[in-house]
Amino acid sequence: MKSNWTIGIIGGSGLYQMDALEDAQWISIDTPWGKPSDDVLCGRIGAVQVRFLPRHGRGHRIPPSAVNARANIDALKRAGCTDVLAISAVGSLQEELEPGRFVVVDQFIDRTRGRDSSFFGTGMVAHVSMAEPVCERMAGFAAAAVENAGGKVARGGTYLAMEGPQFSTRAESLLYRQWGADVIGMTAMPEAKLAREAELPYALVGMVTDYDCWREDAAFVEVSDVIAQMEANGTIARKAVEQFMAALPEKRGPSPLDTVLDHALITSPDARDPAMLAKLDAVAGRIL
Ligand SMILES: CSC[C@H]1O[C@H](OP(=O)(O)O)[C@H](O)[C@@H]1O
Ligand SMILES: Nc1ncnc2[nH]cnc12
Repeated sequence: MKSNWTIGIIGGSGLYQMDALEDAQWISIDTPWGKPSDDVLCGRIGAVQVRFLPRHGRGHRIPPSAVNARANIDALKRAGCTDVLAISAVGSLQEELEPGRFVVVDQFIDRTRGRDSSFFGTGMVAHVSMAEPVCERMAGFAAAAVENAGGKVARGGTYLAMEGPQFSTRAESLLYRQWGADVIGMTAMPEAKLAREAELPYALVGMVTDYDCWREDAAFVEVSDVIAQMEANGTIARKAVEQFMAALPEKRGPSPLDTVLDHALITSPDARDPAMLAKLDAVAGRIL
């Protein structure tokens, strides 16, 4: 039976390939926003169409500040994705979120700077809500899939997106804890904002790799810890992706996030810039 889900997977640090995909082919996709991080691996897992994009490119060529999130999200939309599951390595800002834990986040604090964080702008202005930044349905499927794969999951958590590429100072790490952040990373913003603008329901599974640097009694994070922990979690992560696809209901019912642009556009039709509209063909083609 054919499924009407097409799941985009954005793979973070340590996740540059997806062997579970059948009939898989790397496809180059051009976007009006420039080049995505890499070609998109298009295939299926069982009945579900899957589009996999390594966020930093194969070989981890692209640093967080240079990830072209607009091109990545546009490419996934162009590749027919209905929903996006993002996977990230994260540092823990809470004692009880130990390395090895999976956190299905439900909130973000955006501390990134200077990244292109909207598809819209002069000539076509839009304001989408980010009050609930994550798709509850996708997050629920993701949490269940990780549990079924044998992972220990925290359902909910606030992800602080920092600019990087340097890790935080201890003062920053302590401040973010005071703000109530649970995990820290460098890439989920503006990715989650752009997925919302592109009407792609989005969920993010963070794999805790370290305790950042707020603990006086523990070593501060190094890249080698992140990669070692990602490798240790690799089997669960791969199983979780397969479980996720297998557990999707056969038919995808509509999500309220499929139509957020119905309430978001403010520029009157006669004031819209045709060049801007042309660039929005994939992201907002449904209503423009
Ligand atoms: C390799 S350590 C820092 C690096 O890892 C995380 O990447 P991703 O979110 O793509 O898994 C973090 O955000 C940094 O980009
Ligand atoms: N401590 C940390 N800070 C920022 N990004 C990370 N990715 C993994 N661990 C991290």
